[in-house]
Amino acid sequence: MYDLAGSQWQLTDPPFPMRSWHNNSQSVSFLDSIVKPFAQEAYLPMDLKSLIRDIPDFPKPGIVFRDITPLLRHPEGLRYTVDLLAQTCKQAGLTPDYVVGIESRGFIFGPPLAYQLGAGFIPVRKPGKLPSAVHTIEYELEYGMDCLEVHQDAFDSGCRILIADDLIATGGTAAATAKLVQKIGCELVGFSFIIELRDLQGRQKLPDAPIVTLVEY
Ligand SMILES: O=P(O)(O)OC[C@H]1O[C@H](OP(=O)(O)OP(=O)(O)O)[C@H](O)[C@@H]1O
Ligand SMILES: Nc1ncnc2[nH]cnc12
Repeated sequence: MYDLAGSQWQLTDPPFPMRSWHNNSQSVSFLDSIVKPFAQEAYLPMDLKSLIRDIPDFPKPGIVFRDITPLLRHPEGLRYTVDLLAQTCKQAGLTPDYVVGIESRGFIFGPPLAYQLGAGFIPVRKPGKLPSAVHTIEYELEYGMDCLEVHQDAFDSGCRILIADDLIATGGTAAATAKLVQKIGCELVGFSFIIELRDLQGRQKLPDAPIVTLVEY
């Protein structure tokens, strides 16, 4: 039994999928349990992979696109995903001041994750979208090059940052964001992704910090 943020929580059956947090030097799999307030019905375990659609050859031949839109339109799937992410971050001891979310799919899960962790949210955006002075980050994608921006005055000195995105592929996007966060002098407490594409070994590009993931391919 846990007492999280002042409310009572109860352990129930292990869920699908295998969630974990680990960094490059250690790997810890949790006793996979879902916690719920006593007052509410316990979750049924959910197979999140069944809500992620594979689209072959998108956006380029040879890429299998992992499409999360079926998961997003599924009320229980969406709630389960956000709750499981937040719960796993809490169990991993991740207590950020800010969740940094990467445009565009990092804007979907970043804010509800920040809300549940009692943190603020900082958007990292595609070029030309932010109105004030920005830092610019260049990075490599699984299928091309891209560039991101963040407001220069978004970070307080020494603040604790959790980087959140829907998916890690080559790791270029998250690694570039991490570099920027560390260069500014913030403390990187970890990373959070729904999906990890293991074959692309993106985590090898990331600095040594806990990595929360829910689904692996
Ligand atoms: O690990 P990487 O190889 O860097 O790839 C992961 C990134 O790719 C996707 O975003 P994308 O750039 O396709 O933009 P979108 O979220 O706007 O679709 C995904 O949401 C991650 O941000
Ligand atoms: N294979 C993939 N599916 C969905 N989003 C991605 N971003 C980078 N690679 C991706």
